[in-house]
Amino acid sequence: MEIILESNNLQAAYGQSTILWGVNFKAVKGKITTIMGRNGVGKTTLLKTIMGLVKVSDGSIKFQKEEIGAMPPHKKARMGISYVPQGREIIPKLTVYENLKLGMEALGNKKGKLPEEVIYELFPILKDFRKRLGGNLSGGQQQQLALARAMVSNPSLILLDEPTEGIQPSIAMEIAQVLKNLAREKNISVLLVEQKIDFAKQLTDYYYFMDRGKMVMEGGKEELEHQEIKKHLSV
Ligand SMILES: Nc1ncnc2c1ncn2[C@@H]1O[C@H](COP(=O)(O)OP(=O)(O)OP(=O)(O)O)[C@@H](O)[C@H]1O
Repeated sequence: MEIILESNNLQAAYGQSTILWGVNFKAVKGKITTIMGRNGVGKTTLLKTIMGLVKVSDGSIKFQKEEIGAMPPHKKARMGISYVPQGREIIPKLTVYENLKLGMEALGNKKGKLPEEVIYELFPILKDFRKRLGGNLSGGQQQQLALARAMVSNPSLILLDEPTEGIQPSIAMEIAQVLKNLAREKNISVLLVEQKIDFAKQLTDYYYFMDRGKMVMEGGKEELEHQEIKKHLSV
């Protein structure tokens, strides 16, 4: 079992307001690691801190055994980390193709060639909709586009924030299937932030439960249905 990402005593703050109070977790290569927890406990902040969008105030983050805590986002992107933010951040007035091209820019590689074949094999609908405006896609299609854009940089790790938000359950299940394929067939690791147990249990290999800026529980996917977790999420 190879650890691809690991944090130890990770702390981060917005100004004077500390949000991460010493986060410890490990993500295994080629597996889907899910971070669950209620609104406002710091899940999004954790992903942003890993990506370098929020500064580390203490502790460490290691990616493939290398300390990355102080690196800027574009450097992490080049190392193979990709981030799909909550709300997807599709540019509505750009076409699907142009939105995909933005994935190249995150790499600092505006002129590079888009790996279209790879992308369209994973997400066939995007091929048909190549010239359609991002803003005219459904929520589920936008989520596919956001994931596809993250794949443009050929990542080994994808940080994915609440992909099911505003998406109908049947489409969410299709996205779960795509993510499982990425992990099983392409050995891509996924760090998923998710609040919906029904979705999480479809694809999670190992979970962490976060509360007030720390991990408070962890375990295999069979434990996801624990009364304890259900209780925590429904409070
Ligand atoms: N830019 C910011 N400046 C100051 N405080 C912030 C900022 N962004 C988030 N916070 C605060 O940090 C805390 C953690 O937010 P975060 O978004 O990480 O939680 P979350 O667990 O991802 O919740 P959600 O599921 O609602 O996204 C919240 O109290 C939030 O109000």
